[in-house]
Amino acid sequence: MDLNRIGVVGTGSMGSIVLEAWLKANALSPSQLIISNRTPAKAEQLAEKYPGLAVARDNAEIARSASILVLCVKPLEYSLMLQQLSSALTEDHLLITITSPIRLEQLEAQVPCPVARVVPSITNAARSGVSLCEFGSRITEEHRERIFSLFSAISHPIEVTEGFLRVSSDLTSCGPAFVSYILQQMIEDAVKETGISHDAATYLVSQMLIGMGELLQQELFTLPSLQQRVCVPGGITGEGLSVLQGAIPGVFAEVFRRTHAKFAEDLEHVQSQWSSKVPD
Ligand SMILES: NC(=O)C1=CN([C@@H]2O[C@H](COP(=O)(O)OP(=O)(O)OC[C@H]3O[C@@H](n4cnc5c(N)ncnc54)[C@H](OP(=O)(O)O)[C@@H]3O)[C@@H](O)[C@H]2O)C=CC1
Ligand SMILES: O=C(O)[C@@H]1CCC=N1
Repeated sequence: MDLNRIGVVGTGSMGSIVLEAWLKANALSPSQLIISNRTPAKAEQLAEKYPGLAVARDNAEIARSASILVLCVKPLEYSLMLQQLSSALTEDHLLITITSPIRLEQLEAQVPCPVARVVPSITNAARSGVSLCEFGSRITEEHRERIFSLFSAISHPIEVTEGFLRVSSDLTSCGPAFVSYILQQMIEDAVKETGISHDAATYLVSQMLIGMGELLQQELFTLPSLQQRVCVPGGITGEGLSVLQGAIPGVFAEVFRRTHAKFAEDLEHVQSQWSSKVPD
């Protein structure tokens, strides 16, 4: 087993984002990585794009070849994946799950090695945004440092406690989908109300968003101070803002109730799938 090699299990949407972000950041070279995917063609396409990137024949091989395994499969796919990894897992491995509806103690009970969670965000594709870290009971200071170092190449890693993991992930990982939906509605309504072209409105809104990101990045404004500064007393913005003040409060409370309910449902499905497993 190569202690410096990282295995990415599952090269779907998020697995490939994390992998490609590391490669583009030159944080890891292709030869430091090995990948596996249920449908091998998807992994092979990535290997063609990045010469030197190895594709494991199966999950036992990836576990034999890499000491750190980043698990990028969906919650109900864990059970089978863990069975496939199990013959080659040792206490010297480090498993990093990127999904939230699997409890770390639950995972620890299935494997001989330390486990951690790092929930990435699509923003990590641009080496920005945060990743949310949670550490299992077997994690040492050395593991923490390794995990922080790996994920700081593509994000700002932040440690969160289990109780706040879900809401943090709603804000950072689901957030880009929520915000882009709202901005899309802004564009659609601008087109409908005024006849501006979709492309022009999209360009204007995208540039506005990038500019806002810069304002926050450079700490020139906070979200409230920005509203205050744009909203000239007796001016035009206030008229528009009052419509939003009537419509938006409470919407996100419902969003979070729904995401938390879905999370609880996913946890239960995983729990019942794992507990119905026939013992060896
Ligand atoms: N999308 C996002 O923005 C974020 C997602 N996440 C989490 O990431 C996880 C994965 O999501 P996402 O990438 O969108 O899902 P995808 O379905 O796109 O990717 C999952 C991948 O895992 C592969 N796979 C399934 N079982 C195995 C197995 N036993 N061995 C190897 N590979 C396997 C699948 O292969 P196949 O090609 O056959 O389908 C697929 O490519 C989810 O739990 C999600 O919560 C976390 C943060 C952000
Ligand atoms: O939609 C999902 O389930 C995942 C979790 C965080 C972002 N996407």
